[in-house]
Amino acid sequence: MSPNQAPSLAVQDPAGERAGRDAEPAVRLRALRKAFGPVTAVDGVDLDIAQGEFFSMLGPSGSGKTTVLRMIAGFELPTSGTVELAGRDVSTLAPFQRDVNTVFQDYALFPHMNVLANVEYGLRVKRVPRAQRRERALEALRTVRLEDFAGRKPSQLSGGQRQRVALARALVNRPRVLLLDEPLGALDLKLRQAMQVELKQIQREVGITFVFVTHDQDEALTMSDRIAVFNNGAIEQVGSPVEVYERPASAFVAGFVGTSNLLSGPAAEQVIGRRGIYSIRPEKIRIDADLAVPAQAGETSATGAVTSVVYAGATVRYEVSLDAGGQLSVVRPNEGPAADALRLDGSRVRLVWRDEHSFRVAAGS
Ligand SMILES: Nc1ncnc2c1ncn2[C@@H]1O[C@H](COP(=O)(O)OP(=O)(O)OP(=O)(O)O)[C@@H](O)[C@H]1O
Repeated sequence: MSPNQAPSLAVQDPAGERAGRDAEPAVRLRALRKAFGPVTAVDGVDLDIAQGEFFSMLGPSGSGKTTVLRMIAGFELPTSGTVELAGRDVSTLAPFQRDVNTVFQDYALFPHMNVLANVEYGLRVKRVPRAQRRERALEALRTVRLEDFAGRKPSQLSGGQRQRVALARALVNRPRVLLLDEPLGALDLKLRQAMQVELKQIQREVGITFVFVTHDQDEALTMSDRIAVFNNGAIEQVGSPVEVYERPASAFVAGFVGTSNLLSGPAAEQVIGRRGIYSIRPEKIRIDADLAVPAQAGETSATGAVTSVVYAGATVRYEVSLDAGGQLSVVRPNEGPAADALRLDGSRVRLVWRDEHSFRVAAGS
């Protein structure tokens, strides 16, 4: 966040104008492009983010999500295309002229100031009167559950607490849109998971639109109302976590969000009965040592040999080489004695899944 943030539109706008803007998406991107010399970082992005949404931009490193975030913030100007915030074209405006704040991974707190002074700083720059400043900073600290830490220096806080101070410092400005650039990236896994839940709760409480950049699919699935999956500077799919996970629109999405099996070529023709490339999630497949049980209506089945069994505590992962060709991974909950699962190594088995769990992600050859 820039400590030099201008007063928010919430303060500047006449009430009528603000009401009109409430009907608009919080963020609207149209044909957004950004080239850095010969590199096209963002290649024609169209996106509407609703007010109050927790929206994640998910994708591998270099897919363009941070550049999109930086164009929303105003740290980069688009090569072409537009950025609108609540219906207002801000494409060429400076960051401080936009009603957004950004929380970065390296939270950059002032080390010599205590927590309260860090949170108050932006309001001080805007010359908000002292009593009001204090009240708003304490409210922001309460929101991130750090009111008891107001007097501490950043060096006396844990990584998660520091990240929450950074969040409070952004929330105190009451922006319409909060941009978060991998804010949990520096935290260890346990803390990160705890912060994911907390961040989502905070977002619900404050009702501000959150636009969250991450390359971590679990994080995106856990927190988001909707996710945009980025690949090569473009969006492959936008949808709820359930839609993106259960119905990936492409082989890329199927592979990037969760793990997925892909069946193609003659194996797909023989098992599914149609040409194309099909995705099947490993946890949707049942594994049965009894080869004779007939498939039920609405089910697809295939036989094969187990080539490996990986015991992973809560789950067991089987690799199965199909008689029809191709390989499928199967993940089952570890329900029975571990020895039962391990005994399947090398066995012939039958795999069964509901028809709707194998779906076409590409035409295939
Ligand atoms: N300032 C810049 N100058 C030149 N190339 C850039 C610049 N910023 C980004 N790029 C390039 O643009 C592409 C997209 O980068 P971007 O940082 O948006 O990806 P990302 O998906 O956010 O990746 P990461 O998760 O690693 O941050 C990459 O190829 C990157 O090297």
